[in-house]
Amino acid sequence: MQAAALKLYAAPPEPMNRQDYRDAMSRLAAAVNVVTTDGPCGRAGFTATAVCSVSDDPPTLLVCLNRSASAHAAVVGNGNLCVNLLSAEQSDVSNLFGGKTPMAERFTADRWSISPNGSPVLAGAALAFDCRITQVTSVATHDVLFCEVLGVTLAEQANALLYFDRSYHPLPVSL
Ligand SMILES: NC(=O)C1=CN([C@@H]2O[C@H](COP(=O)(O)OP(=O)(O)OC[C@H]3O[C@@H](n4cnc5c(N)ncnc54)[C@H](O)[C@@H]3O)[C@@H](O)[C@H]2O)C=CC1
Ligand SMILES: Cc1cc2nc3c(=O)[nH]c(=O)nc-3n(C[C@H](O)[C@H](O)[C@H](O)COP(=O)(O)O)c2cc1C
Repeated sequence: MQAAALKLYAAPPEPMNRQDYRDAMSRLAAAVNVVTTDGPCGRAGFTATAVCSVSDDPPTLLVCLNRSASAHAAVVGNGNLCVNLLSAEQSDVSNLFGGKTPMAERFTADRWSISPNGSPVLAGAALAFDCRITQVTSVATHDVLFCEVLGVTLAEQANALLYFDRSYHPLPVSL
């Protein structure tokens, strides 16, 4: 049996309600990343699902970062970042970097190394993209960070961590 569709269209010129938008976005399953930086503007990191590939020539990805986030000044100021893709066992790291915890505390629970470009790399991550920010575009509440990927560290094998319906779900390499 097919479920009845629930329509929540905004009636123009009314803008769509933020909560309706969030409720809809909660249906979009996403990979979970911890984006980190270090440099003259300090060490910082935040959890991000808003990460995607832009181009392979030169290899470029984008990260959407809320301008009100405590990591914002350091990430944009340093101009370098690492996208650490979390593996299935790392939902606790996502919670630690997902807001409110003081920045120094976020880096105490796990093992970190430093990428060639100077950003923290999380041990046990599924992969780590070492990036430099090439362009920052402000859109509404967020800055869209376009990042050139300078190098990648790939775990030999890792189960994926998905964020869906406001909770974490492991996805094994083979079903
Ligand atoms: N892109 C973003 O900035 C995201 C921010 N968050 C933040 O993490 C916390 C927990 O989020 P949830 O448990 O998923 O419940 P939620 O109800 O706050 O969010 C549901 C979904 O809406 C989207 N969303 C939420 N806040 C957003 C924002 N400020 N800008 C753009 N998209 C947003 C995301 O896709 C999120 O998974 C909230 O404070 C939320 O704002 C979560 C996911 C993405
Ligand atoms: C699963 C999850 C995904 C998130 N994705 C993003 C994101 O893509 N962009 C963003 O700016 N914030 C995102 N956030 C929120 C930030 O991680 C968090 O708000 C940020 O660390 C700011 O909190 P702070 O100001 O207390 O440090 C996400 C949070 C969670 C829990």
